[in-house]
Amino acid sequence: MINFNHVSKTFKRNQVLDHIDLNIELGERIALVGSNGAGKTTLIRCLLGEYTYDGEVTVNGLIPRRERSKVLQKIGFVPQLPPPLKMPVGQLVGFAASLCNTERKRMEDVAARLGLDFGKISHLPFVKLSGGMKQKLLIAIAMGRDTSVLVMDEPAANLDPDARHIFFELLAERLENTTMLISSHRLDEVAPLVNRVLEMDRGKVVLDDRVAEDVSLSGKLACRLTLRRSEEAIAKALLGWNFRDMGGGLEWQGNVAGPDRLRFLGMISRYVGVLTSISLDEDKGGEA
Ligand SMILES: Nc1ncnc2c1ncn2[C@@H]1O[C@H](COP(=O)(O)OP(=O)(O)OP(=O)(O)O)[C@@H](O)[C@H]1O
Repeated sequence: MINFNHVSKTFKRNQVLDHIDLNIELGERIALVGSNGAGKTTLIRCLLGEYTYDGEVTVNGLIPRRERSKVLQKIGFVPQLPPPLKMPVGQLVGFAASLCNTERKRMEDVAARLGLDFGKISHLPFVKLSGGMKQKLLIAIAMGRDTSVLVMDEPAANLDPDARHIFFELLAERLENTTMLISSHRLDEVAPLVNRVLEMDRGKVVLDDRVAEDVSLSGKLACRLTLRRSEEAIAKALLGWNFRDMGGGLEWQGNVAGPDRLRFLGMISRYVGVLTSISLDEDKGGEA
């Protein structure tokens, strides 16, 4: 479905992509990881037809650089940096919907699921939204329409835990008929969402691994933990994950979205000195 054939890209004398060969099939969910400057965004920009390059890129046989509008009809894109648009949110969604031949209501519905109150923000200029609100709106624009490819550059970085859970549910609803390319410089952010990991380093693909899909995207884990003593820092962190204090700051309960488990454990590992027990229970799900 997506092919990169000997693709190289040079900015002035800086070779940023170095003979990339890639074949991505329908239904694959790919984490594109690598350190800052590895070439991930440049690879995505070539796929979207924004840059010239040496070699060949095709999406369903179409060449993005030549047939850009046809290719972009198929691709939903969430950029890493929101564009500095002054256009009011309502107008932006209307414009995006007409460009993509979809109903604006579909985009507004996705925005509402992610927790945006459209009535309150539709008259605001896009640039005036908070980072998280911009990200939610860009996700809504990318996902509130039919696409066969979703390309997302650090899509969940600014989302709170509840919105992340909804975002994972939205992805889960499209597994069958969508190819996803999710870029991040943190593997733990995206690993549970994908079935293939591509790692880039200095313009080359240095690792290409198929991974087991054993985490349900829409599932939740009931978590309980107990602490040796109560501490403000861990309490603040747990409240940020919407956990409830069940007794003097020593016992906590909450839910963690399945794909967020690595991220959660990474957070909790900072307080391992005060942790006396932790359980993550897949079966109970729902309310803890
Ligand atoms: N428009 C540009 N003009 C000149 N150099 C560029 C341009 N875009 C990217 N580069 C350079 O290309 C290299 C790869 O950048 P790229 O943004 O693709 O990396 P990345 O893997 O997405 O990094 P990050 O994780 O920091 O977003 C960097 O050295 C960057 O400075």
